[in-house]
Amino acid sequence: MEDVGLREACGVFGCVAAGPWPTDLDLVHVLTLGLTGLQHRGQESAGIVTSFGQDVYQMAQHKGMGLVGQVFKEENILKPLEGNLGSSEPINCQPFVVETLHGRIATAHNGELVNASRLKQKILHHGTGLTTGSDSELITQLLAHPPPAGEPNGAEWMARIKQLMSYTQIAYSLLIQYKDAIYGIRDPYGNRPLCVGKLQCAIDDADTEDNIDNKGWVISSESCCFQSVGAVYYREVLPGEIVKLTKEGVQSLCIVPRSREVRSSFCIFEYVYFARADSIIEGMLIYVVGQMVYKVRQKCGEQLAREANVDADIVSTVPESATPAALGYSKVSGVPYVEVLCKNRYVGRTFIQPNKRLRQLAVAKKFGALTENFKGLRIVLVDDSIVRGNTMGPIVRLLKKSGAKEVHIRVASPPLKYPCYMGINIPTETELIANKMNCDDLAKHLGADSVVYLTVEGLVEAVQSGIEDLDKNDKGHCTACLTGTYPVELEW
Ligand SMILES: O=P(O)(O)OC[C@H]1O[C@H](OP(=O)(O)OP(=O)(O)O)[C@H](O)[C@@H]1O
Ligand SMILES: NC(=O)CC[C@H](N)C(=O)O
Ligand code: SF4
Ligand SMILES: [Mg+2]
Repeated sequence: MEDVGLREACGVFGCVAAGPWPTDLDLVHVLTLGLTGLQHRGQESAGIVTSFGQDVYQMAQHKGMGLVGQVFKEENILKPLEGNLGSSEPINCQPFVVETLHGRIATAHNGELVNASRLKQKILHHGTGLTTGSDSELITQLLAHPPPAGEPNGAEWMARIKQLMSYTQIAYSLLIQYKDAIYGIRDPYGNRPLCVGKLQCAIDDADTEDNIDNKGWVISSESCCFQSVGAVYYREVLPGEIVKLTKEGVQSLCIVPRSREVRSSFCIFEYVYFARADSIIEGMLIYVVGQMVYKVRQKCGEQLAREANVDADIVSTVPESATPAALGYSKVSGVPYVEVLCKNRYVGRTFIQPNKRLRQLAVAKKFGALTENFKGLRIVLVDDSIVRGNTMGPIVRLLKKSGAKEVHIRVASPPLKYPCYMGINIPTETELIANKMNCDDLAKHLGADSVVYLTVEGLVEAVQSGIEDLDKNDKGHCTACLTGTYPVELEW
């Protein structure tokens, strides 16, 4: 049995309408568009919870298996999900809705808690039963615990959230919906992304930042969906920060420090593969815009050409995440960029498919050869990563069968050797192909003429060179799947 207990990574998206309530904003469509913009983070299932924000017990929800467009068809999204605010997530069983002492809360969580088993024991000893195997249910149950100092004046969500954060420090980007507000929380290590956007009046106005007619606020794992919902980038939620979104605006409630005196550790694999290329991440200070994922991928390709150039006629990509890296490689090496593969637009990402058979089938139906572009030529083929090796084998066979003279694989990230416990589906050590063979053996195994990976230093440089004041802001990156050095001590 493969992948038991493993999940694809996922994303969170929330929205609060500004102005008078009931709102004239089409909230449900903002939420579904937001989810569609995060579809690349998870393709299995999706859920939305909405409310009118007045009654602490009133919440509507719909969840289902499939792509966002399949789960939220017009007939089931319209009436029942109307509201003034809502949270959503492209993953099964989320958002979780539970009743607390003060009414209902809904939670949506991206990430995995590294101390989930200990927390589970804590909750079970407390006498609370659990209904799923998800660590996100643990978060929801811990939020239902009153804070140590009690709540003489009613619900103290900040104290409850701080209590949760004292129990678990990594990895979560979390949305909590309660009454008329959405709280957004990023773990103190800043391992998973989270940012806030400002909804503009109409889609046409979305790129004019000075438009003051604010329709509301959105909070999302990635900024790539802002444009499609008619929002502009506002700011990143900082590591450890708790923000509160209401119709009045976005408030920063506090920043919870890390348990150890170390730098933050944002997932470097978000840059390599996971995030969409048009997302902006790691803004340094509040209101200062960060760097675009595309640019970083391009720099990885440039660095790869400096580190591992080889004589060739053309350089190409394994579409689509690797394309900016291939262009970067071409720019530095001077070797022309030519497409060799045609990607079937109806096949999604294969790495985040739930099991091996589906992943392999997806690869087989995903690519066709643009034969005339490469017949008799020596190709440098760039991919952003090789994880299990499912993608590369069939592609090299296809290219060689279709007339490629040589295929040199250049990988725009270092070999993945260690599992991820923070929310990305990077499997057990034995499934990772870099643990089974070195570059020469891998080239032979794939039928390629050579394989070279980017170095860890090269990747870190490509990522960090675009971040201002890295040292001043204690910014760092998790590279655990590449180096085996995890941001915190793992406990099970
Ligand atoms: O070695 P593997 O186990 O096959 O995994 C690595 C491949 O999976 C990803 O592509 P994916 O098809 O998921 O998405 P993309 O279309 O965004 O590149 C990644 O970009 C690599 O191509
Ligand atoms: N990788 C993820 O973000 C998954 C979300 C969450 N940990 C769950 O298991 O439901
Ligand atoms: S182990 Fe790798 S995939 Fe997991 S959080 Fe760290 S960098 Fe990201
Ligand atoms: Mg790919």
